[in-house]
Amino acid sequence: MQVFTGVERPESLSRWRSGVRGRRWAAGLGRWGQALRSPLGLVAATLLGLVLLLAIVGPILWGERADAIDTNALSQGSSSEHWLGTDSLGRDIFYRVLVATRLSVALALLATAIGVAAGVLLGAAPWLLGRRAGRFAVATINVAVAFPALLLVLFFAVIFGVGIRGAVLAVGLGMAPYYARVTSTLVAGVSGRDFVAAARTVGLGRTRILLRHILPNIGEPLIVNATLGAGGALLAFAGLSFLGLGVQAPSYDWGLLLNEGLNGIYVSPAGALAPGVTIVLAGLAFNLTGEVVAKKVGLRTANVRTAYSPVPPATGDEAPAAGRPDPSPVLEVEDLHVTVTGPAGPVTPVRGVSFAIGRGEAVGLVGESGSGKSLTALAVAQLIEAPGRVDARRLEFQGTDLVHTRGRAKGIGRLLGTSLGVVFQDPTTSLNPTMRIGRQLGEVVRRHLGKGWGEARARAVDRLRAARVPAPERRAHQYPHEFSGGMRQRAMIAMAMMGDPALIVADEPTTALDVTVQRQVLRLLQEIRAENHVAVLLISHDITVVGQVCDRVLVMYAGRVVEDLPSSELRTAARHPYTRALLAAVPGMKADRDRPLTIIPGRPVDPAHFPPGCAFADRCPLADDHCRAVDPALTDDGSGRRVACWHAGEPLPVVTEEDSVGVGEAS
Ligand SMILES: Nc1ncnc2c1ncn2[C@@H]1O[C@H](COP(=O)(O)OP(=O)(O)OP(=O)(O)O)[C@@H](O)[C@H]1O
Repeated sequence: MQVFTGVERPESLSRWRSGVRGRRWAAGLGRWGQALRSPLGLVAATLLGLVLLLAIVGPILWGERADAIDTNALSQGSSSEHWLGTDSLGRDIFYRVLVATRLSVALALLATAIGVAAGVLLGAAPWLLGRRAGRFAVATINVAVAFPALLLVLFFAVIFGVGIRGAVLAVGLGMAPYYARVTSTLVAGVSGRDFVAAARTVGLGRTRILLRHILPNIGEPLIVNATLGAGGALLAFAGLSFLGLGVQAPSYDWGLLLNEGLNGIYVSPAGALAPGVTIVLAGLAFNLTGEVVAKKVGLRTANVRTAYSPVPPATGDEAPAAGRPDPSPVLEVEDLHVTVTGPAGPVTPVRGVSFAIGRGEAVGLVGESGSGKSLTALAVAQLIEAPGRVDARRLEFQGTDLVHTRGRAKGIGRLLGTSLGVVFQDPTTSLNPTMRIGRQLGEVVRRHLGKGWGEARARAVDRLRAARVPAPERRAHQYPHEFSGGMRQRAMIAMAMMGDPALIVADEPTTALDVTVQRQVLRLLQEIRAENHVAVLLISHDITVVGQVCDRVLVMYAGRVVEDLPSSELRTAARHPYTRALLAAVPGMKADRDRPLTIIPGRPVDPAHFPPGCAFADRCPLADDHCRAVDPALTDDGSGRRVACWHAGEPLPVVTEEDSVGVGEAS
């Protein structure tokens, strides 16, 4: 393993920090700028610009004229001197409308800021509070959203009392449920992303993950929503002032002017209408701007992986004991069950998986889609959250019991954070797009080794170098989008290496990459494993890849390991008909291209309807009534190989060309 290379100078660190902020803002502004360059965007931007300009210069240029009382011109209609007439004290309504822009807009923005802040706090509560209290928070948000916002505003206005302060609080809190709903949806979306899972394996707390990884990724849609909401706040505030609950004389905003104008509507209709028109135009400016930007940047609510909570104690039941190839395995899994919520209720897609991984050993987990490989890996990495459930007779990592320790005891968090690395399938979602690579990698060192950012960054550069990332110093300063797919996966591998890992779990790490890059990444995993004596659990659809990279192959079908054998014997000594079918489905270089690919007939079993006997029976050419009635146990043949089949190793019937028509999923 390469060594830690020392401390960064503080100047470069602060440059690094300010650079991060600058670039992030520049990127955001660039996107908004692009959005506002369309014809509709130009109209919205012009309107908004005008409103903001008026708010700034209005009171400076016309403040005095707007407040000047003229007893000779009380309640006059429109004239060349007073375009919109005068009020009951002879003050010019036109200038008053212009000057009122500042207070109207400022109060609307202040109320929006309060609404967003309260909404973010409430919306993030389900993430921060965990399962039970989180549910209560979600229910509270749902009930609050069900109330008409205007009713809430009036309710709060009565509680907080008449005047500017009460009205600002009322409008802000009245809008909060809406922002809470938006925030909780966005948080749920981002919290299912792989980079959040990666941060959890590092052992970061929920608050820190929220601040570092989630909020920066929902900032943009939140701002867009706030821009849209500001129009509504403007309207609500004007409403309160109109009703006499908001701004009080001698201060004035558009709502109050509208109220005064209505009293003199027969004398000066224009004076009564003008505040209303400005309210509509200003509201439109905010709404249009929000809409245009929302359309351009997209209000993203990322795909949510089911939210899970900490692992409850094991119950352990029927499955066979694991083979123990190593006297001190790094990972021991016995009778692992993972239960998740399917469309029709709880299902258990992983049911009784048992295996062990020795120090420095590479074990491949292979099987068709839906066989339970990823859930097995997530259970090992403690990434299954409620309502998902993990049960196991034994789940030990480095001799530490992971399953009977409720929640994430500090020691376990540190152990997993430093000794277990996870590489996810899709390198585009496994890195936080708003953080520089070096900073993301450095979190492990900061969190668990108690080092400063300088040392953390030095370690990150070192690990990037170990993961064969060219120019690692420069790359550590870059964002994920500046990396190619293969390079991002190298960065993920470097991240998995930031502690001192004993095991790297790689869940289909090459699926999203092209063939050449796949080879490079697999070779890198092999090299890193050899150099650092790290064990690897490699999950893949591709049995040949696993055969080439790993020492041992576990074949999974319908949530169980059906065969466990050394890779070197895969081609010659596989005994389960499913393993042999997987191997036969891989076309060789010498395969006749005019013949259709061999497929495995039938479909994998639905986890909601596992049959009583062998789950593979319906697709197996050797199956008989006994297979359909009694599920075979995974048994050790005494040489460390295990197989679960009543007809293990029996010759398969010859498949004719007619039998193997069609191209199937060559798993
Ligand atoms: N969060 C979840 N909620 C409900 N069902 C789930 C969840 N995660 C996985 N499943 C189901 O559990 C089964 C096993 O999923 P898993 O992801 O472990 O399969 P896999 O073998 O890794 O497949 P793939 O190679 O396609 O990722 C599948 O039927 C899947 O639909």
